[in-house]
Amino acid sequence: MVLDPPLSAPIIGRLTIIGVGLIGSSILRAAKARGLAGTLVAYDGAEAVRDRALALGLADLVAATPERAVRDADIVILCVPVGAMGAVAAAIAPHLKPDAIVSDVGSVKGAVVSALRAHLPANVHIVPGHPVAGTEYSGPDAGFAALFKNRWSILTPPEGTDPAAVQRLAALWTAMGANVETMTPEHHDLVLAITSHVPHLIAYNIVGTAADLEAVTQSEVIKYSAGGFRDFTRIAASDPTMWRDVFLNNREAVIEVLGRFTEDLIALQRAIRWAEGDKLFDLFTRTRAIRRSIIEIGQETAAPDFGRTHD
Ligand SMILES: NC(=O)C1=CN([C@@H]2O[C@H](COP(=O)(O)OP(=O)(O)OC[C@H]3O[C@@H](n4cnc5c(N)ncnc54)[C@H](O)[C@@H]3O)[C@@H](O)[C@H]2O)C=CC1
Ligand SMILES: O=C(O)C(=O)Cc1ccc(O)cc1
Repeated sequence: MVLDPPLSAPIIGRLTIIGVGLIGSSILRAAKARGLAGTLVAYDGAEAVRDRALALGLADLVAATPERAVRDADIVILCVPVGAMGAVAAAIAPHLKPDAIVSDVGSVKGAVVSALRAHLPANVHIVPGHPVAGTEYSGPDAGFAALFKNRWSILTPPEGTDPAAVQRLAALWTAMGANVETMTPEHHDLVLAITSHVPHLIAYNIVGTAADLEAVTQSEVIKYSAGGFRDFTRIAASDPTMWRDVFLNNREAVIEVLGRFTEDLIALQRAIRWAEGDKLFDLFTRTRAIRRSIIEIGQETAAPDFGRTHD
């Protein structure tokens, strides 16, 4: 799958990306491929990542400081782990131009909205966002321009946000191939807890349990792991910093969903103990239908293969 050809004119003057990992570098690649910004600016807290961004030619300017990075920027997108959003907002706050749009890509929205509002001045537009697209890989080499193509990008503007600012950010995501939806941060965090956060926790848990068992079975768990377990190991290879921050910042929704998950798991345990085959069969039939409906609407893989050079 490839992106549409470049636009005839940029839709943004100066676009700044803070945090040049999987998501930040994918935005830079997509914006460059489609000619979306007059000037692309990048900054990362890690010197090695800044060097890599330069070597890969990801931006017109790789700034040495956050202050320099946001100077004159029309749109600034924070692409750092959720737990780092507040510190980055504090560092850039005094250097933003009036009416700049400040957004982010964090996987949690409520906590990020609070962190941004606590630090950013009233004369900028805060339009938080979350592209529901990614992979288990991290860093500037992991990104690719088509990552967002046919994926959802969720915007969670606080009440009273200038609709024109929301529209400008939505236009950027649309031009990168995404479908844009807006919702409240609270709704986002509950929906993502069930569709993304708890599934990741389950993967981390099952792989951890299997690793512990491996000591008993002397590597047979890994050796004979068929499809199901392999799929879990892909998810469980996701970045530890990022996912620690997700769980620490979406505790309420994750705990709510985990409560329901645990009740349902115990019901399954009972069905197995009492050999209630009909119960198992009915659930597995319902879940198969869900998978098939997901495939029909073209959302079958959380980690798209297109454009990927690794693996
Ligand atoms: N990985 C995924 O599949 C997805 C991740 N997200 C969200 O996107 C954000 C970034 O995730 P990735 O790109 O996967 O992470 P990544 O680990 O690939 O990149 C993050 C970058 O941020 C930099 N960074 C960390 N703290 C910083 C600071 N204080 N100042 C400046 N730079 C700093 C790191 O050096 C690193 O290069 C996270 O908030 C995550 O929740 C959203 C959708 C999908
Ligand atoms: O790799 C996968 O399967 C993912 O689920 C990627 C992903 C991770 C975090 C997000 O907030 C959105 C997408």
